[in-house]
Amino acid sequence: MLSRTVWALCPASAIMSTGTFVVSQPLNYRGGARVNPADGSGTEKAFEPATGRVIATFTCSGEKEVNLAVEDARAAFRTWKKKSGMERCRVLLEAARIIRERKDEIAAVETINNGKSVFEARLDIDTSWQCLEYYAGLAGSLAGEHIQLPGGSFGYTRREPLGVCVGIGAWNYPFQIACWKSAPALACGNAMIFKPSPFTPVSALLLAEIYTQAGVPPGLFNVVQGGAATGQLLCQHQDVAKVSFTGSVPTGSKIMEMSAKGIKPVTLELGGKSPLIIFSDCDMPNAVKGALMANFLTQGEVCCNGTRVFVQKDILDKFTAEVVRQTQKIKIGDPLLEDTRMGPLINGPHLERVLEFVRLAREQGAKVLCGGDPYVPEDPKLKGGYYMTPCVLTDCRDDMTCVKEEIFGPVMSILSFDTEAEVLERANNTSFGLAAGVFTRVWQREWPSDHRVLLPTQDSVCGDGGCGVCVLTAGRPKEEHPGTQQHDFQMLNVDLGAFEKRLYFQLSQQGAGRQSLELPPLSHA
Ligand SMILES: NC(=O)c1ccc[n+]([C@@H]2O[C@H](COP(=O)([O-])OP(=O)(O)OC[C@H]3O[C@@H](n4cnc5c(N)ncnc54)[C@H](O)[C@@H]3O)[C@@H](O)[C@H]2O)c1
Ligand SMILES: O=CCc1c[nH]cn1
Repeated sequence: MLSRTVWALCPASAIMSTGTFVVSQPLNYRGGARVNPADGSGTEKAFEPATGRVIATFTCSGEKEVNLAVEDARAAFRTWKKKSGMERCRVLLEAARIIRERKDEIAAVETINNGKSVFEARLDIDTSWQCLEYYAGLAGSLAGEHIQLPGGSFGYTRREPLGVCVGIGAWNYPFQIACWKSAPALACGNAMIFKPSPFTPVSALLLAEIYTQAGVPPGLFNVVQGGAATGQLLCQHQDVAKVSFTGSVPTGSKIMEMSAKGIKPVTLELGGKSPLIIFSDCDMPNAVKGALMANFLTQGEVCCNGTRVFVQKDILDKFTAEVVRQTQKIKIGDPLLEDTRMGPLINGPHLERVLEFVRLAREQGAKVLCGGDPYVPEDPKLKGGYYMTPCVLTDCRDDMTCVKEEIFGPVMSILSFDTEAEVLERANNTSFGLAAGVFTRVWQREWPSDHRVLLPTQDSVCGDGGCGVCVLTAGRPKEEHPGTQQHDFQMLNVDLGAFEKRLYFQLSQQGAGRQSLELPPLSHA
């Protein structure tokens, strides 16, 4: 098998296989080309989690490099802001088209650097080009308002771009996060400097190259590499107009503090400990599938996972037994293989942290029904990878660490409840609210309106916005939707220049909504 050093030369993910990919080109992107940073504060290594192999060594950008990236972005902004929305739309649509065309290749790179299975990475790439198409569609219709004033006078508003925006990403959805941040920024006429997580520095470069190929001016989308120190330089830069951040709550709080000093607006996509409520009137196979997805996709490294699984008592045993049966059948292994459903965690220290949560849960009285152990696949080339078996915990209480803290790994905590009022109270009792899911025949419920709402408990948002509130809303009469059983609420924010918080509620029904992604079952049960 060939070693892939310059992935852009050949479009084939077919020749990418686990254990071969290395990156030798520079990982910074400035002025429309890959560059070595002008200065640096130490080096970092990026790994292939499936094998533990180093795939890239790079320099963390210092002040000089950050300044150059901002200068280039400012220059490009001067050109880009003059374009009409329709012109910006055209470029974004072209970028979306290229992403769609190169989907398999981008997905393979994402899998190699992140560890998630390739079938999931492809879905991430789909949501990436869809995001570009969505904001491209909005670009042409961004308009101001006309306000009639007394005496025949009038006022009007214009929508103006902010300037150079900074995007700082987490490692769990590297390419998708870069798209979700840059698409609205660019659609509104801004420039962006994106800093990926140092764990996943690679795929943002593909996006940068694609934007250039699609026709954005050189310097409009730049990539700088590094960790906290580089991120701080970006947030504190006086010519940066806005910061959009995805990551943990503690870092988000620091970003907000730094940005406040420069009176910069921020958007924060943070962590969560979301409830998933399974009522006894649910469609059981659907609810089990939902619980597996809400805990084990991307090895459980998903911000809006439903990790507190509240199950109504009369179905607790049956539900739990089926969840455990299917969890034990999840195929763990080489994430580039088509039938793998769970790959390695992002790195060694994170694996240790997740395993420690399981140990602590046991100590605090939870019962480990399956998983929670390190896993070594049979394939010799995977021996150095960061694998664990997906874990189901039961006998959990609300005060346990595993129920209160974000584990960010494949660990499901099952809790039981009796009544609806009780479960809503307990589900809402967290400072880590981000999303929520409910399985019930909701149309058949006569819920008083004050029981319908799961409230957000922090201003943490998901998808550059959303995920903060979940409303059980029964909008349509039951007879229109016979057999509707799953209601899965997800939020996205329509995040434009002003980045105000607007919530998007998605009602999924059987055969619709999220299921239209055509996810194969996570478990091979
Ligand atoms: N809400 C969402 O949509 C969403 C999506 C993905 C991940 N997340 C959350 O992200 C977390 C996992 O990601 P992570 O471990 O990469 O988070 P993190 O907070 O450690 O790092 C996120 C990014 O911030 C940078 N950074 C770290 N310290 C910084 C500082 N002082 N100043 C500026 N930048 C700094 C990092 O280099 C990285 O690029 C989880 O809590 C997860 O829930 C949320
Ligand atoms: O990880 C949380 C959800 C998400 C995915 N991409 C951006 N946010």
